[in-house]
Amino acid sequence: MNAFQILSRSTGLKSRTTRPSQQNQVPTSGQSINSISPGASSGQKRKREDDVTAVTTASPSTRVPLTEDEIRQYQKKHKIKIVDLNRFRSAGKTEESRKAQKEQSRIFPQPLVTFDQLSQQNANKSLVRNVSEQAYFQPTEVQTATIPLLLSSLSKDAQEPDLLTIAPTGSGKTLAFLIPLIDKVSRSHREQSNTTEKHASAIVLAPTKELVSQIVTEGRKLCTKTGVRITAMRKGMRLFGMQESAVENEESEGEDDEKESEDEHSRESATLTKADIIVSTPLSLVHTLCPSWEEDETTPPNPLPKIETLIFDEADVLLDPLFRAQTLAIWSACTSPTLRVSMWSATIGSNVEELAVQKIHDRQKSLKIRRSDRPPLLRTIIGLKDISLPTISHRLTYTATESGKLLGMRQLLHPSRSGGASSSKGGYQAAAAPLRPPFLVFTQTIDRAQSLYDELKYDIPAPAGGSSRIAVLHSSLPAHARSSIMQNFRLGKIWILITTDLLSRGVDFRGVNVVVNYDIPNTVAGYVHRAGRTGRAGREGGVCVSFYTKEDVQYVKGIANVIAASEKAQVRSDRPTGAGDGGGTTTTSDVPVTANGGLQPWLLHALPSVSKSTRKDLKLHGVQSRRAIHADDDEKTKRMKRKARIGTQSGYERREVDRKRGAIVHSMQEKKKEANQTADQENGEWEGFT
Ligand SMILES: Nc1ncnc2c1ncn2[C@@H]1O[C@H](COP(=O)(O)OP(=O)(O)OP(=O)(O)O)[C@@H](O)[C@H]1O
Repeated sequence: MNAFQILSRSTGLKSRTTRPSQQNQVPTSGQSINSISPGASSGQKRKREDDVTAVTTASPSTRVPLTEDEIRQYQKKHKIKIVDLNRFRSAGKTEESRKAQKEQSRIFPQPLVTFDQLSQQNANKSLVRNVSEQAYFQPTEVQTATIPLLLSSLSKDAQEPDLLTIAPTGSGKTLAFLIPLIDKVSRSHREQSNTTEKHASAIVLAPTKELVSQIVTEGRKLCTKTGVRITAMRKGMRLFGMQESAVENEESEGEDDEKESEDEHSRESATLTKADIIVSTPLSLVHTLCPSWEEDETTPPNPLPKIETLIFDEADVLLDPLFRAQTLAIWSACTSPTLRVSMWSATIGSNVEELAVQKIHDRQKSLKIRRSDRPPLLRTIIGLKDISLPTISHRLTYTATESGKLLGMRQLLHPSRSGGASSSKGGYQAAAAPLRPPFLVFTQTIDRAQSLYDELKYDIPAPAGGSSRIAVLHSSLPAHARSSIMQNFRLGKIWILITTDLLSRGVDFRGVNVVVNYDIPNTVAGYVHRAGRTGRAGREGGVCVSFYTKEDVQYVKGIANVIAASEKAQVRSDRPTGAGDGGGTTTTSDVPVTANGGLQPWLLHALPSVSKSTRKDLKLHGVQSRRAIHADDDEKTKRMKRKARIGTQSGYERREVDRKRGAIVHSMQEKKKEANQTADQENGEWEGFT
């Protein structure tokens, strides 16, 4: 595959198309045939599977539909499970009856084995060309499974379903929902060719501006010459109900939306968008639909009766209490009886699934949609739930204290200083290579991200670019600063990006080699998503390093379980042991690993289980000592929090620095005051020309 095409996908540069030689290799598979489905590439494929591969990779003109038995084999090979939730929900109470019911609820639709099948099925020609021009040749597992379910051109007889999809990080979910969406919108354009009215017909919700911007960028590339327009929701933008004179021109194909957010503030006037697909964070959209939202969250938002498709990217976050009220308000505003909803994430817990299913059913009842008219409700799971990608290596590093973490971080940045590259201490592979940037470093709070940045910004030597190579990104920064940092990290100008959970989900930085959990994540799902910023699209060699202190011991069992489960699912024979692993062994103590790099079982047993209430507290507030200091904290808590602050300076040194800084500010204020007084006096003496 042409490396330029791959590297330029997120940068807006034009690429030329060259076909890959190995057609039946799934893109998420890295160097192996299919790493998402462990065992699939072990070289011991059953004869039957060979037959399926032969059938499914035959040229488009010779391809015949697969029999149900062949689809079963195909789904098994690619670890795809599609279940009809309406049938499954009526399952009995006992474990056995649920299992039997689950099996009966499975469905076996034709998979989309190659993107060539799209043109055969009468999908929008420009869309098919755009997919190919972006050098997407072979669908990933999630695309194979879900595109045929959603693509209106493929399912003339079948009704488009409501869909929940759980697929690993970096497995191509964005394309999986954008392709059918763009095709659906272009189809409706064709059907309504005689109407002049233009209006938005689809909404994609995502939790952060960064993700919104990324989806729009990807969407614009796929929309080229299809007549479909996609845009990010902006301040002052209207979806319906304004005069046509205020219509905004959204036709800026190929333009990177990150740049667009720079002049977000200059576009204050209300404009009616002509875009078909609106991508937004819940808050931006809810503010437009319900201007008094901040004062009263119960005010019903303005209805959006023309929205036919609603997509939740990172659905579990959007339905989490943090965003839930806004998301549900938007969902309720979409009053079309033919609305279809799809939800996507690498982690959708059963509580979120319950909530989503309940909401879908309640809505159908309240709109009085007859049972016979209700669409199917499907759930697709790719691989195993709640595990990390097999292409990622994990390291849990015990640092005992906060200062141990800083030391550990510095040793990651400068592995040669400790001679760690060849060390085997603590269970590292002997002679393993040091970890190479780009690094994405996560902290618990904005303050801690900023402090870590202040501490490390002079750690990169000047000849290597100095402090320009390191940056901090969080939600307190203005939109233009955020997008320029994102751009520079993507372009490789920034090597170490320190951030909060703002970038833990959905954001696709192609080349991230190392994810560092400087502070442990608040949830297990958080770990899966943070780790998933590396090893994307089947890229091998990504490493996720997590530091933990004495205080964290009570929380890390969940993370250790994910690591153990991910390593179990790994196809070890396909992974060069120690690839990108090791480096920088330290005075910190690395969790013992087995000969092939896995977590020692005794550690799992030794770590204490995490109670439900502890889990809840951690999720809501993070580790206590790393929270911000509040005025009403007692002295002991304040002391504990001060002690946990990031920095090599002692309390005395910090106070000295604060005192000096205060003195400088005071003296500057004094000088300014004096200057003003002098000016006043001079003004007073000046009599002017008489
Ligand atoms: N069929 C494909 N062939 C090759 N690369 C692909 C294909 N589909 C998607 N990709 C690439 O895979 C990368 C990850 O895709 P995407 O961001 O959609 O993942 P995701 O599943 O949404 O991840 P996350 O759960 O982290 O949001 C992107 O760089 C994308 O360009």
